[in-house]
Amino acid sequence: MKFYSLNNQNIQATFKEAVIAGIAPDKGLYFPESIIPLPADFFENIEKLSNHEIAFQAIHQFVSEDIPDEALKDIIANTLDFDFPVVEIEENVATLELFHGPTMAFKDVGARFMANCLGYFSQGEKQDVTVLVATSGDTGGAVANGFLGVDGVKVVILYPSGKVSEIQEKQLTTLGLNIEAMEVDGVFDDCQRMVKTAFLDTEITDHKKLTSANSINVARWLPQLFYFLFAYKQAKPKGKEIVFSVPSGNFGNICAGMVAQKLGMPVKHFVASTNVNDVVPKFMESGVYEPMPSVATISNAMDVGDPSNFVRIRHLYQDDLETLQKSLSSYSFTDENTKAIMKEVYSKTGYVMDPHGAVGYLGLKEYQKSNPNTFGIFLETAHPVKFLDVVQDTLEISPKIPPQIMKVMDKEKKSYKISSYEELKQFLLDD
Ligand SMILES: N[C@@H](CCOP(=O)(O)O)C(=O)O
Repeated sequence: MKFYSLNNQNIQATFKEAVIAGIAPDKGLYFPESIIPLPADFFENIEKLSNHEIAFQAIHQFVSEDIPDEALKDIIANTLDFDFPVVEIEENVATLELFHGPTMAFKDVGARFMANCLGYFSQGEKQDVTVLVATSGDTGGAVANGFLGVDGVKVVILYPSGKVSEIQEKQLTTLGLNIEAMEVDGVFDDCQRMVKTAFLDTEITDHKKLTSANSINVARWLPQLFYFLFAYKQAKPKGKEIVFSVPSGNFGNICAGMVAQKLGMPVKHFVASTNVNDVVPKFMESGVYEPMPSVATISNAMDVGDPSNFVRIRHLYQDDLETLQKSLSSYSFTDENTKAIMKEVYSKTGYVMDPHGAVGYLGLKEYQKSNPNTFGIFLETAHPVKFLDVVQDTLEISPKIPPQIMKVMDKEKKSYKISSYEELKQFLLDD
């Protein structure tokens, strides 16, 4: 299987090359040259398969030329050692809880899968790889945890100062070893821009192997399709068609779900639910894609003003708006909407949603207004305690802090403050 650049399909790479480079030499995102549907009996008998077997069969076609089956099984076993429960919270509405991993966010899956692949590819390599990653909240912690101590790999995480939660900041600034954090005076888009500029900077790339652990990297992005399949396996839709509502920031997660659909998973529709960073909802109405500076919200991991992966979604639907509208709807919600629904759902059902999950719930309910005969699954992308202040203030409860989080709470934050690309460049050149 080859991966081509979305800027120029003649530029191609193997999975290994695409993972190590992060993005194509023309700065396009890599995309698989084909997505071959899985056999129908895979879906008919999915309940009999373990999560590891599902993941293996789903990812095999994309990676098998570079990773032998036994190594792939190990990578999957190292990645998926926690649960992905589907919890029905009201009639025809369930949530897929993606927060049972080590950093309590959905990013654990992609980060661990990629770290394991890079660890596998780096065996016997002389030159270290430097992984650059921009985070608006959850990616940073997951990448720090997933790559901690991986031989031959150094990680530099850029995050917007003052715009991630206290727990998210602890997760990405306290681990040490091969993980360094850069606290950027700016917003997430500034971090993402600095990372992309570094990839273009030959003064750096002449000396260093750089790659990305954001979802632009195929090894971070593609494994996110696993848990859509795990949700399908568990869902009890009672004859209704399934709709997924995905809280969306950089749009890698929902795009991976759409790949699962292309693999044959029966899904009626996807809903991309956003906060007020609403470039995609606007595009879905007007067909005009207009990036904007990101706005800080209580669902901070989705504070993205120019989502990297939307180009992959457009490509999946031949860049045709009408075709895309048949498969995807997109709605945006304010912080006030988000807090109000967190309260309402908590008082009606006792279920505690985090602000991102709450946006997903709102999007699902909006879609179901005109499509009532559907079974909806919204993704709970992070554990509510990661947004302790918001949850405490909104619901007036004090959730118990799980051990994964307690572990980092007392550790000392260590970060380098930077305010320009030049400072990042100097840091990388000195390192
Ligand atoms: N939501 C993100 C922003 C980066 O997204 P990614 O999936 O491309 O890494 C975050 O939590 O940092």
